[in-house]
Amino acid sequence: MFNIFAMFALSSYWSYLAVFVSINSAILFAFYNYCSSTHGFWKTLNVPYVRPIPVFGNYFRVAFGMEHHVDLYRRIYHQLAGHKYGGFFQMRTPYLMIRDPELIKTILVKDFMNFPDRGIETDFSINPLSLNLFFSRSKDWKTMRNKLSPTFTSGKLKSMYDQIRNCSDLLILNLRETLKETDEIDFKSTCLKYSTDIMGTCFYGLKMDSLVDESSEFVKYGKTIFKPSLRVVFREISVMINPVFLKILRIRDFPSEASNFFYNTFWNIMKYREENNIVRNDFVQILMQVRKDLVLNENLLPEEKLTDTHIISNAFVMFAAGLETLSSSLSFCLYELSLKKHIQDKAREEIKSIMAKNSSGEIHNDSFTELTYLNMIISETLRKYPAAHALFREASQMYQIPNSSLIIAKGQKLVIPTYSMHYNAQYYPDPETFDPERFSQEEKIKRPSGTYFPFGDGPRICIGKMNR
Ligand code: HEM
Repeated sequence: MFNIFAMFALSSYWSYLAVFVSINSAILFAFYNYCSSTHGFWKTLNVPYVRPIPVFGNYFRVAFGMEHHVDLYRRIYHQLAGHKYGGFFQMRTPYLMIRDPELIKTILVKDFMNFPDRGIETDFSINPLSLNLFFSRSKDWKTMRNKLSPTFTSGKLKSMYDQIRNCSDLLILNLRETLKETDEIDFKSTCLKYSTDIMGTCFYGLKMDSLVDESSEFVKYGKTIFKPSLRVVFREISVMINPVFLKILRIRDFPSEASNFFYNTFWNIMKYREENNIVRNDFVQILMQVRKDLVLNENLLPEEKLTDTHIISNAFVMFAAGLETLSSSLSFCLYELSLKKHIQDKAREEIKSIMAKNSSGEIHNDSFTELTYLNMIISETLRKYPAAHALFREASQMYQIPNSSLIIAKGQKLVIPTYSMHYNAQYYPDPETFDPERFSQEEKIKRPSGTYFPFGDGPRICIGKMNR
């Protein structure tokens, strides 16, 4: 009797196991097929491409943290050498990398109408703070960009000069004090705090004192916005398998604690100003006007209106996009100057000569255009350390690549590899060397356009890049 039960139990155990294994194998097989099903895409179109591996495409090393995106694009860029463009795969998503300077310029500037969006996937219902210029698509983007651009006129920047100067005075004071106690300074962190102070005062009218205030929540949460994490990797992989996973898995673009902090803070700043009738000539004022024109305006049709969330998320994007870019560019610049005393000396001489020319003996806002060598240093910093290692665009309609038979479909995602272009020895000989002379007038005109774009290019260029 016992044996019959035991045999029955054993046989049903094996049956369950068999069913379990079969179901899992079927799921895995379906997943494998689904993820690899697009990998013939570039071959069918007769486009040069980098051979993918099943499931992961060309993304295996990034997915397992063995390679940074910069290195992935650098690898692809070199493997496609000799071609104006070529294909590769991030998981199952086919991307087209554009390598030719003239074609880059055409896509970003001349044919912008065909590529108005970055094509960065997000689910706005889970990520209200992403309803901003950077993520938004054509119609909303155009409306907001037109409204926010006046923040960055040269007149507005001029009016920020004294505020920036106050932050710089505080920085110098802080450095002097620190140097009394130690000769080691964490410059990345100092630059982040300095940039936080500048963004706070110029854009939101807040006196942050981050350099001295160890408990600054702006610094604390500012650091977390772009911090690499498992959430970020998981988000990327999910999007590349299928953007619908963003909805199903409710993956956030930014850490929730930081999102809540920035949402509430920017909302409170606007409310405070409104309730106390505070008027300042700054970015918050512009946002408050946009809110009146596009959120509260009774004369608009519902489809023409924006929401309060649009307003807050654009307050957030300026902080997020400005903070990391400013602080990392500044710290890389100081790092290079610390290694190259002769460049540092030359810059110092230039500054001193401009100060001597001014009756006040100081640098003013108008002096910046005269600081030719310093501008060359900044340009070279942004070549060697571009804050965004690539630009992204998505085709909004079918598009024939000029001088080629390739027609790309609506929705095709493009990568423009800023970092690799900036390190191409054909345009920048000995690219690892920090050499500001590359940006003298004589050297600049020798290079084709479309080989330098630290701020992007075309109508979607960084809004913070000012043309003086
Ligand atoms: C060294 C400083 C900076 C660098 C290198 C930089 C770089 C960039 C790049 C490469 C883009 C993408 C452009 C494209 O796709 O063509 C971008 C977009 C953007 N940047 Fe900057 N940025 C800097 C500073 C700032 C500052 C200070 C702000 C704001 C105060 C800002 C706000 C933005 C915004 C809002 C966008 C999205 C623009 C749009 O889609 O219309 N950036 N930036």
